[in-house]
Amino acid sequence: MTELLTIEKVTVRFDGLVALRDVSLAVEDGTVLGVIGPNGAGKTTLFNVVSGFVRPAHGTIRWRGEELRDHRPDSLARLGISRTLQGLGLFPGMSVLDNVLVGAGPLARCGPLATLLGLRRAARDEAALRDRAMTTLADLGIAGVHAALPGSLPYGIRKRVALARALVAEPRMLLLDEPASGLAADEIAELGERITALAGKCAVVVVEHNIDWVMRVCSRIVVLDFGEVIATGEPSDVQNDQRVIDAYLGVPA
Ligand SMILES: Nc1ncnc2c1ncn2[C@@H]1O[C@H](COP(=O)(O)OP(=O)(O)OP(=O)(O)O)[C@@H](O)[C@H]1O
Repeated sequence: MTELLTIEKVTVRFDGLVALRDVSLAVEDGTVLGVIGPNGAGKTTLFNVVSGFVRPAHGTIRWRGEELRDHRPDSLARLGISRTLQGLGLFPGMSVLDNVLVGAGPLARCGPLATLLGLRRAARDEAALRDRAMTTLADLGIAGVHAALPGSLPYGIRKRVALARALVAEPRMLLLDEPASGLAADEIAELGERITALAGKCAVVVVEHNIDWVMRVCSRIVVLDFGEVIATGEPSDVQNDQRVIDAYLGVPA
């Protein structure tokens, strides 16, 4: 299977604190990788370093074989990587559709220059992007709220809007930060099915505290503790790993 993302011995320091220490992992195409670990283990930092928000002190990050050195969050969509944030990060003054279009923006050919060069083509591009955003909303069952402001919608629907914004760019890899938090049980189950279905189109890396859900949905799991990888493997391997039980899952009753 194709290795999309390869992280080798990445260390991230914030002043004196080591948030990640010699972390290595790989994300293969078509898989759902779960990243778990106690609070402060370094999970969000891992996403931030992949996204270019923070730079590693050392180590390498390769995307489809090419080393990422100076990548920035705003170049991610062009690389084929999308991300949802722990908070939803939706723009409250913009409609659902416009929020989703923000995710498609980096792909648009209708920037100021394109507009100067050809208004007709720019208008066509914009119409195509709007169609694509509407299709993405429809895929998630929320096309009906495209004109609403996010603040008027239930939390579970807003989370789907945030997912639509990440998916509209048709990424090769999707990074999801706590996608199940704040959702009702039926929504969590539905999200699991959606992510499993997505894995046919793109790789998914998911940081999530809901361990039962992670064990069900993910094909592989990486466990972080104090910035270090303490276990990697299939859910059943990780569940039975003594270091994981000691550090995180607790001794079963
Ligand atoms: N920008 C920053 N500046 C300083 N310290 C930071 C920064 N970001 C994270 N940290 C620290 O790095 C460590 C790892 O934090 P991180 O948020 O990655 O953990 P996490 O596993 O995502 O935690 P949680 O499950 O609570 O979200 C923590 O000790 C945190 O306080």
